[in-house]
Amino acid sequence: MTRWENYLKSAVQILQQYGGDVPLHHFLKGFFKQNPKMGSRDRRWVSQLVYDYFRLGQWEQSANMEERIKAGVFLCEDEQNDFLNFHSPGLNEQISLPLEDKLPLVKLNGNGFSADALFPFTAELSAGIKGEEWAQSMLKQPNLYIRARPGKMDQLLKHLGLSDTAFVQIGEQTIQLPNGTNLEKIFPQKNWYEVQDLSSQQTGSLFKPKRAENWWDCCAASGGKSILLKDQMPSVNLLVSDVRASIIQNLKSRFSEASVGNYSAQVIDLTVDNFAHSLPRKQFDGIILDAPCSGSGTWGRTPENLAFFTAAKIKEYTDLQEKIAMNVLNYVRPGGAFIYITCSVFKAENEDMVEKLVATGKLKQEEGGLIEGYEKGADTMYAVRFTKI
Ligand SMILES: C[S@@+](CC[C@H](N)C(=O)[O-])C[C@H]1O[C@@H](n2cnc3c(N)ncnc32)[C@H](O)[C@@H]1O
Repeated sequence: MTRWENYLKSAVQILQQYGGDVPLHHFLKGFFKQNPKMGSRDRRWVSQLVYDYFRLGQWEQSANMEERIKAGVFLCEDEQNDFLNFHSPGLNEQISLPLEDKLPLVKLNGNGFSADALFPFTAELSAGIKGEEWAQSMLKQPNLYIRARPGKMDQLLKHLGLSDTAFVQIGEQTIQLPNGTNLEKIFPQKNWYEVQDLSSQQTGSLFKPKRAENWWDCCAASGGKSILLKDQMPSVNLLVSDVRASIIQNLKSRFSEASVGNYSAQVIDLTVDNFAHSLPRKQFDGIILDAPCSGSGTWGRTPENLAFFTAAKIKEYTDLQEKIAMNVLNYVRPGGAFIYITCSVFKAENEDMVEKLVATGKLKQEEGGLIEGYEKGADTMYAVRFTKI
């Protein structure tokens, strides 16, 4: 069997075993551990085949897996490659055509490509998201973005100049890089930058912290938004919390690597009645709620989640978001800031939730809204700043 037949066979084996219950990159790690004979090139190829398969979303999921993998490679890659040359030389020759010319060339189960088939949730999208463009953006892996830590942009640019990496500087703090760039090889110091998506960086424009204020990042995960806040105003007294103890451990290591101090961390489930008993204060100048959500705005990075998604799941997220938001907004002082963020493209998690928050009569909507990343190779997010009445 040739290398290219082996790759196809391994990808099919993975797709047959994978049930969407763990992130795909974790599953692949485990698979390759059990198959130690596969070298790094083999692993890269097989991973790419599996990701390209999932980038087709829900379009003809019942089609023959091998055919669907080849269709994925054809539509998602834009350079001729030996895999497609072996399995489908005719398509390989046309792989560099613009996407609109490639789309009519593939059929699965006898059916042509349609954006609605790839993403059958267009009716649920937030206002301003163009359904067809959004669906087609799934076919392309987003870029890698880093945020320069305060005062470090010049050093980053100097080291990028010494490498042969193609990059784009965006504004004063952002650098766009090709996905898969080995950052540790380019930059001698990890604390010069944070890996953070462009749209996620843009949510920071809503924070506007003042000196020595008390802030709470209540769904902090490993602290991406918290470090953004601290870089804007290091004197902020910060409380970080999350329901997962393991992620708070990750946050602590990340903060120490990034030399972020003056904070306290807690494990708190914001859905339970007495969640506030351990809070160091009952009034904060600002609360960031980067809510648990469908993550649909980041599916370009995790296309497996689109493949396994059902519209019924949106309600599970909105119930959780509503419960958490209604609980925590009581802890913003009058005149203080409440920042609601999702990485979702669904109206129910975005505009509808904002409407519910305003309807409490406790918050005034100030600014923010959709952060459209999908046309730039970035995530799509939603972020709104409110003032407590
Ligand atoms: C979108 S992530 C936060 C990302 C983070 N702010 C960042 O910038 O990296 C949402 C977080 O909410 C947490 N979460 C989910 N349910 C929760 C609950 N009931 N109470 C507190 N946190 C919860 C999840 O564990 C997850 O880490």
